[in-house]
Amino acid sequence: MKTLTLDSADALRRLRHFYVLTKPRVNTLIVFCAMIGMFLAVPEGLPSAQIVLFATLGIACVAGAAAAMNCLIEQQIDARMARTRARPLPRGELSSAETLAFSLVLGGAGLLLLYNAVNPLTMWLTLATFVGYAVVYTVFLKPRTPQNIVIGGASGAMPPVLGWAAVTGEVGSDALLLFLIIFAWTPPHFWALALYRSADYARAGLPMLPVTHGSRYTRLSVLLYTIILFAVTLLPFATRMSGAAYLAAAVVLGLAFLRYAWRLYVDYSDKLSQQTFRFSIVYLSSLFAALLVDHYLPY
Ligand code: HEM
Ligand SMILES: CC(C)=CCC/C(C)=C/CC/C(C)=C/COP(=O)(O)OP(=O)(O)O
Repeated sequence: MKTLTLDSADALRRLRHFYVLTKPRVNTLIVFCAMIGMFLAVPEGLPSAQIVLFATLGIACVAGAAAAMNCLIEQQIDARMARTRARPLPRGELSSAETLAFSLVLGGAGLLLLYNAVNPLTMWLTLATFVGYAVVYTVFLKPRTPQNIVIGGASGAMPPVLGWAAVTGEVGSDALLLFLIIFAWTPPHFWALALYRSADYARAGLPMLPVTHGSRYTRLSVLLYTIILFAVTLLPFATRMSGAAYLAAAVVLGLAFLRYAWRLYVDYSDKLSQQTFRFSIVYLSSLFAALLVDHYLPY
């Protein structure tokens, strides 16, 4: 009886390690943005519940597999950074073989589900997103150029496009606007974190912008991208994809983000940089929630 209890506690612990590999908090917002793409793709009414369910599950599995692959490839780097050294691989809680098998099984299952229960286009776009993050960004860009997250941000911006493709079988121009929003949001999101974690990145030998170009240049880049982001978020209203309620939310949220970026530029502190990073997440979640609410308002 005692052995049985120990065994199940051990199994639960291992399950938890696999779960951590999928970077569940980041991927929750990624999957949320994909789901918003699904709802916005239908001009009136709701998308098919079955498609929403299978597409969400499939995208979540492949995103989790991409995160696990990133953890596998970066285990030595993760071991050198305070923020990441408690991950299952650097701690020796999971082996490389276990992680590889987990990523392949989870990703394979997600792709099969997308191909068979959603449509082939969504499967191919999701596979390209996986390769973009787990291979192009992680293996080639991240260790080589401070523009790594700008180019790699294209993968992170794909989820609403994937959601849109799942429901319509094509990539609409409105879906590209949603792509552009996340694409412009990624640099201020990431560089706000990189600013207060720059010693970590320097120790790991990664050429993140604050390490290669210093704090002031990075803060200016955050400010400029936040201005671009503000302009890009007006496009859904300008193209009549979204209405006045969305515009109001985009302006209020955008001004708040600009205020953070401006204060960060003129009067830097690690605390403010942390607050800006946290706000970037509130910002994107709220903006996408506003797109959804606005879509169903009876204008
Ligand atoms: C190349 C693009 C991106 C880079 C380099 C990046 C980088 C990061 C990093 C380094 C963290 C800290 C993670 C941790 O401490 O475990 C983080 C957190 C986060 N990211 Fe991103 N990110 C990117 C794109 C995205 C996208 C597209 C989304 C969602 C749409 C997103 C949502 C989040 C969320 C929700 C967190 C907070 C996680 C938590 O609270 O633990 N990120 N990001
Ligand atoms: C559908 C699908 C395949 C989605 C993948 C989405 C994607 C590209 C996510 C990127 C977000 C992310 C986990 C960044 C972490 O950066 P990092 O790896 O540099 O951060 P770290 O230092 O915490 O490992």
